[in-house]
This record gives sequence, C-alpha cells and structure tokens, in this order.
Amino acid sequence: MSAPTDRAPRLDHEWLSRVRAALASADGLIVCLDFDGTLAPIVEDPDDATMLPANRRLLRELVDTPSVTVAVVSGRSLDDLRARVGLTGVHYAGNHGLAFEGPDGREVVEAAQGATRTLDATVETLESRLADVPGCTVEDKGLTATVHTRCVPESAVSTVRETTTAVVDAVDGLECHPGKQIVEVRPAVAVGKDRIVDRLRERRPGACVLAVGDDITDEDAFRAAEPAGFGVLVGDRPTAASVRVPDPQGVTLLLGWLVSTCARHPVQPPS
Ligand SMILES: O=P(O)(O)OC[C@H]1O[C@H](O[C@H]2O[C@H](CO)[C@@H](O)[C@H](O)[C@H]2O)[C@H](O)[C@@H](O)[C@@H]1O
Repeated sequence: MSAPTDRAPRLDHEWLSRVRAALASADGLIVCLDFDGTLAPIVEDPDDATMLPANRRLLRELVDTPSVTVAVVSGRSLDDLRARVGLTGVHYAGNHGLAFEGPDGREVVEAAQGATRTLDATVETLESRLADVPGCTVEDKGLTATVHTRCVPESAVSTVRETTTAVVDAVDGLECHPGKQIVEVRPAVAVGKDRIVDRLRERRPGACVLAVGDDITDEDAFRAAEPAGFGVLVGDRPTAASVRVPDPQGVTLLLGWLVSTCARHPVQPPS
C-alpha cells in the first residue's frame, strides 16, 4: 500500500454539510475512533493516557443513540483499551484490529494467536537488548508489542530503532511498523484497522462510516472509510482522510456536532 501524499483541509462548514447530506440518506452511522492522540491526549508515559472527560461524555451520548454504532479501534491490547474507555455498548478493537469485542463476544485473528509464543520470546530479547537505553520501554500487549522512544534521548533513538528492526527481522512471522515515537512489533498478517471498519459495515451495510485517528495505523481505517464515508485525521500530515482537526479537543467539537446532528435529524435506526 503506497503512502498518502496529500494533506487534508481543516474541518469546515462545507465538509460538515457533506457529512450531514450523507447522513440524511444513510441507514445509520458507524463511528470508529482511535484512542491515543484522538480521544486521549498524547502523554509521555503510556500508562498515564486518559480520555478527555468531554470525549467520554459525548461517546456515551452517541452509544445511547439507536442509529449509531460506536467503535474504539486502537493499537493497545483489548483489555487495556476497554479498561481505559470503560463504556458499555461500545465495540472494542485492540492490537490494530487483530482482536475485536462486540455484542457477539470476543474474537482474535487466528494467525496472530499462533504467533504469541514467538512474540513473547522477541519481547524478552528486546527487553534485554534495550535495557541500558534510558527512557526506553517495551510494552507487551499479548498479540503485539511496542518499543517506546518518546523518553529516549534524541542521540539514542536511531540505535533503538535499528536494534528493534534487527531483532524483529531475524524472527520469522513478525514485522515492524512505524508509529508516533514508537516501533510496533506485529505478526506478519495483513490485518489492520480497516478490518474493523469492514466488519462493522457488513453488519450495517447502509450506514455512513466516520473513521477518526491520529497515527499511521489509522490510514488503514481512512482508506476503508473513504470515499463512501469519511476519514478525519487528528493532526496534520499527508493522509487518505478528507479532513483534519488539530487535536483531541477538535475531536470533542466533532463528537458534539455529531451528537446534536443525530438528535436533530435522526438517521435511520437498524431494522
Ligand atoms: O491506535 P492508538 O490508540 O493510537 O494506539 C497507538 C499506540 O498508542 C500508545 O502510544 C502512543 O501514546 C502514548 C501515550 O500518549 C505515547 O507515549 C506514545 O509515544 C504514542 O505512540 C500505546 O502505548 C501503544 O501501545 C499504541 O500502539
């Protein structure tokens, strides 16, 4: 998949009108939101990441709207994500779409499940090879892992990336993916956040899809949402999304608009 080359314009009235028109002829709305950098501001320690209270309140309101399906789709593990969001009625997807929990229970992509032993051993190797790098941590997420460089001195970041890549390249069945001051270690299966968008769309075929996220992995969800639906980038970089907001506070404004638009002009509830 080639990297996007175009920047997206800032969210404006014209874009909101397009969404309103799409909702008017849609059979429901599916909103897929990323967690870190989208619902929750980016912080130094991943354990400290917390959703903005306004975003939690508005998500609750969307969940309570019959015509709306809400999913939080994250690189975090499913259990970590559910604990941080803490709302019932939300569809949760962890490990970039490898694990999913909806009304019918939990499912994990089989090939990813089969790679957990290899991943465990690789996490151990990475922990030992990176133990002396100040500020470097390895987050073990069961099906995937993250090497964090946000608190690593600038002069050591490239060494951490090279070491991680060398360790992972030597292992069959795992691969590295870029992220925001992280290196993601994932099983080599062609599954991303687009899988969740497609799953939810299969369940509600006439629904309008909105995918919102800040990181590279969210591009998969944008590509799945566009052009019939809408991708919203949080931040500014070349993207497949059609519009951007600057930060999680911008997401709050978008969620507030969705809540009031769905209340004023209810989209069709599922039959
Ligand atoms: O798909 P997401 O919900 O955006 O998850 C992507 C990664 O998010 C977390 O890391 C990011 O947020 C941290 C806390 O703000 C920050 O310190 C780090 O630099 C960011 O990359 C999470 O820790 C990872 O496991 C997720 O893969």
